[in-house]
Amino acid sequence: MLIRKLFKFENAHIVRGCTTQRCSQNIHGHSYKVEVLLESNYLDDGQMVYDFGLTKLTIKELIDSFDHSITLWHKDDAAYLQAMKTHSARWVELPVSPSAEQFSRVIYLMVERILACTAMQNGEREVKLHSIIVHETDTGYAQGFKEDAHSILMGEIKLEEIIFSAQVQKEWSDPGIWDKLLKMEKIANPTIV
Ligand SMILES: Nc1nc2c(c(=O)[nH]1)N=C([C@H](O)[C@H](O)COP(=O)(O)OP(=O)(O)OP(=O)(O)O)CN2
Repeated sequence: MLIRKLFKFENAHIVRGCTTQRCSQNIHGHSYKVEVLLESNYLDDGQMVYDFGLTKLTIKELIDSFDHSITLWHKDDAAYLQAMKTHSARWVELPVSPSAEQFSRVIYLMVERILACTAMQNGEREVKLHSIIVHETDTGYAQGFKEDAHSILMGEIKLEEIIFSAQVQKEWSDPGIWDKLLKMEKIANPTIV
């Protein structure tokens, strides 16, 4: 069975090299909608695949890193990167350009890591990430699956290369959460939310 939880964020970017000039030459923003699709053949003690309330902890918080921030590609012009980091407190730097496609791959890898590190407490079994859908506009979205997130053909994405600004990290309920996830430390789900 599949379940789906929707998250939203407002984010700015430039996508270099794309055909659409407005997109490749101008900082612009989108009201992103991100669908996290989880699947399992089992139900937990509450007869759910995975309680929606649990998705509003680390998964929501890390996706919210992109809210009211600018997403930067680490291969962009050095002066542009420096200017953005100087004048905007909330930014996220990625090893890939922030197209909808790459957002879906990046967020897939982030959520996959969170699930891998989560100690389940309510009988959840084999909860897997099915896909991530990133709606960049009302009319266009990208859907990334496991094979896309890990695709060598599309370029390997290493979680270690995703950098969150100090302000983004400070606003997490646990400012050390990303380091813990990178080290594969276990995060216990609460028994009540
Ligand atoms: N495959 C992709 N194509 C485009 C992406 C993308 O991430 N993946 N991104 C852009 C731009 O960011 C652009 O802002 C969005 O493009 P578009 O859908 O054309 O936006 P509009 O608001 O003009 O679309 P409407 O058709 O008016 O709804 C470009 N392409």
